[in-house]
Amino acid sequence: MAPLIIKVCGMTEAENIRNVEQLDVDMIGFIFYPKSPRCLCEIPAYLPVRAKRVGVFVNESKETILMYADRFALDYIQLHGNESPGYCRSLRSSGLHLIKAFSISQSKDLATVSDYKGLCDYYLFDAKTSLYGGSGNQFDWNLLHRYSGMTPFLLSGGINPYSVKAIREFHHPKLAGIDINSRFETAPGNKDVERIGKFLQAIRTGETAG
Ligand SMILES: O=C(O)c1ccccc1NCC(=O)[C@H](O)[C@H](O)COP(=O)(O)O
Repeated sequence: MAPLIIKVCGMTEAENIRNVEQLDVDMIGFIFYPKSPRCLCEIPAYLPVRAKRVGVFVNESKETILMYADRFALDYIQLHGNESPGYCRSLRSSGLHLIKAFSISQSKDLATVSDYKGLCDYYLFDAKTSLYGGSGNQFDWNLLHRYSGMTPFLLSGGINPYSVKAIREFHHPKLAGIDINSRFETAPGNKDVERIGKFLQAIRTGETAG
């Protein structure tokens, strides 16, 4: 199995960020959506140095995204709302790297994905929820077998410590990585480092501890 990109999303606290980064994760996500319980209110005293910084936005203005991208030195902008292909093109022309999230509950939810061809570095397929993200809900990953685009994607939505077998058994030519969030929290925005460590060990080796 090729190594998967590991993205841990919705982090808020400096020591927690430092400890999660030390698990050798690839991306750490910061939520800049005021209605999220994981919204980053202030700049933490520590920001990832090695892991890529991902800023998550929901239907936010270009001006605000550019401001956060600069202030946090964001490597990727994750668009988690109803952002159009034209809007993605505009952000991309400003030099930003994009991850576009799609909410999936049935196969027709994949219909618009091809409109974003060539505009994003990654797609992220998440469970459909009125909260936009961070619901802890899973969708039927088999629906993704209908995705035949070229853009690599991150698998997301309700991934939890018991998802190891399903992830290792899920194969798709464009699966690039996984995104974990609320199912690994002690409180919104605070991740359980030990739980993530054990999960990653199992994902990477196929062996569960103990
Ligand atoms: O996490 C949030 O609170 C959130 C709120 C609004 C938009 C996006 C949000 N999270 C983005 C993510 O990439 C999450 O990791 C993704 O939705 C999966 O979350 P979960 O189902 O909790 O694993």
